[in-house]
This record gives sequence, C-alpha cells and structure tokens, in this order.
Amino acid sequence: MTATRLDGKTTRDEIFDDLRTRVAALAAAGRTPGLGTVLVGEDPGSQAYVRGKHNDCAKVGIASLRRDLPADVTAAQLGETLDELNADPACTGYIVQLPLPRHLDEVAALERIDPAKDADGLHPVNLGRLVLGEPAPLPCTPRGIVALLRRYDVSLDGARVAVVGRGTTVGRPLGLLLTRRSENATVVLCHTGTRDLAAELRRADVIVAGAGVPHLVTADMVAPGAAVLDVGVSRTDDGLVGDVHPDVAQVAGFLSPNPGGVGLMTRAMLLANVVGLAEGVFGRPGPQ
Ligand SMILES: Nc1nc2c(c(=O)[nH]1)N[C@@H](CN(C=O)c1ccc(C(=O)N[C@@H](CCC(=O)O)C(=O)O)cc1)CN2
Repeated sequence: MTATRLDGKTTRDEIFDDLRTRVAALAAAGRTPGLGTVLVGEDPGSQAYVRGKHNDCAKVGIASLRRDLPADVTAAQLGETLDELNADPACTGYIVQLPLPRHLDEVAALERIDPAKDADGLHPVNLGRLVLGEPAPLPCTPRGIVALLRRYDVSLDGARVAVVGRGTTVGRPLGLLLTRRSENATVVLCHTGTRDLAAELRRADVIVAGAGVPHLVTADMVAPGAAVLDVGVSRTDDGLVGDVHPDVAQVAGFLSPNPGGVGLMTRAMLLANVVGLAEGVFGRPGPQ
C-alpha cells in the first residue's frame, strides 16, 4: 500500500481563496483585519514561522504588525508590548510566538492577551470555551488537523485516535476538539509516561504524532490503512526530521508529511482565526 498524501499545501490554498473573499468584504466595510506577532529573541525556527505568517497575511490581504523584541527583554517590557497591541485598533488579532526564552513566563504572557484578540486560541478564557463547547478561536494546529482530515474525508466519527504529545498548543486542545460531539472520536492521549506506545498506536484508526522525537513512529506501529499525521519536527544535522518514519507510507492509508502538511494548516488556521475575530463570529468578547 502507498498512502494517500494529506496535502497541506492544496488545502491551505483552498482556505486562502475563501479568506481572500472574506477579507475583501471586511475591508470594504472599513474593518481590514490586522495580525500582530510578538517574537522574542532570534531563534531561527521561530523567526521562520513568524516570517511565514506575515507572508501568508500578504497573500490574503490581512495587514501585518510585527513586534520583534530582543532575547533579554524584561517581563515588564513584554507586558507593555502586549498592552499596546491590546489597545491598537489596527490589530484585530495577535499571537506571542512560542516558546519564549526561559526567563519569561509563557502563561503570564498568554493571560495578558485580550481574549477578543487571541488569534492562537491559547488564552485561558478561550481554552475554557473550548472545554465548554462555546464558540471561540481554536488553537491553530488542532483546528488545522481537523480541517485536513475533513478535506480528505477521513472519518473521525467513532474513530480511535492516538495523539502523541500532551503540550498546550497541540496534544491537549486536540484531545478536547476531537471528543466534541461534532467530531465524535475516541482519543488516547499518549505521552512520555505511556507504558506501551506501540500497542496504543497499533489500535488507532488515526495517529497524530507531535512529540518532537525524530522517526518515533515506525511502520510496525501502524495498523494497515490508518491515517497518520506527522506534526513533530526536529532540527538535526540531516536537516528537518519529522516524528514519522518514511516507511510508514507503505502501511498507512493516509499520510500527512512534515514538511508540507499540518504546519501549513497551522498558519492557514491562524489567518482563519484572525478573520473570524474581525468578523465577530466567536460570540461575546472576553473581559477587557
Ligand atoms: N504562538 C504559537 N507558537 C507556536 C505555535 C503556535 O501554533 N502558536 N506552533 C509551533 C510553530 N508554528 C507556528 O507558530 C509552526 C510550525 C510549523 C509550520 C510550518 O509551516 N511547517 C512547515 C515546515 C516548516 C519548516 O520548513 O520549518 C510544514 O509543515 O510544511 C508553521 C508554523 C510552535 N510555536
């Protein structure tokens, strides 16, 4: 078997076509959406992700606001930048690029974002709305994973999904999203404490690998025909390496590669959140 590719680029391009129309309508009403990014330090990976986000904005007509801060910025200075974006009407949604340098408190930074401008859906108010099933901007990678599976008609209804990784941006919110009634999956959230990872993966109809361990998922761990999404990335001497071994393509029914898969969907969903925030589709705004 050679797996059908879950193509993030094609799906991203389709989403951009829809966003372009919606951004034009907002602009015509004098409400051009603007994405703000706050990047601390000079990590090359984070710089590339932020650059990619602003390139995407240009493609659909969203305005860009970049705030690049030095690696030794203080918590107070970072807080001032976030307050400034909270108050700026040109910024309709923004993100703090993660991870932050160790001396800064990520949770404190996320809590300082106005929930009504939380383009990543990572503010506790919006994560709480996800738990409650209320409308909210959703964390971008989980939203992108669900959109990619839908685009290729991979059914989640009643499916067993094994998620590898319990982080705040992918694993935990993905578990919440997939177990909503609309998705209706059964989720096993695997992590470093999981006793027999291979056994959990072999039972799964869908595997989402986001542990950041090169080639963690090998062909013998995958049920024939399963859908496998590679969300992990490690920078090695051999370049970027995903969590999924290339041989998995011989066993899986569907495979989302890395690069070329979920990462592009993450960026597309960020823009979808920014447009949704500007349109006011996420219900009542959070506390100011
Ligand atoms: N504030 C946030 N920080 C981080 C998030 C996030 O969602 N919000 N996720 C990751 C990084 N990330 C977005 O910020 C991200 C990761 C990967 C890609 C991407 O386009 N991947 C490409 C390959 C890219 C490469 O060559 O390096 C692909 O899959 O084709 C985009 C965004 C951590 N931080």
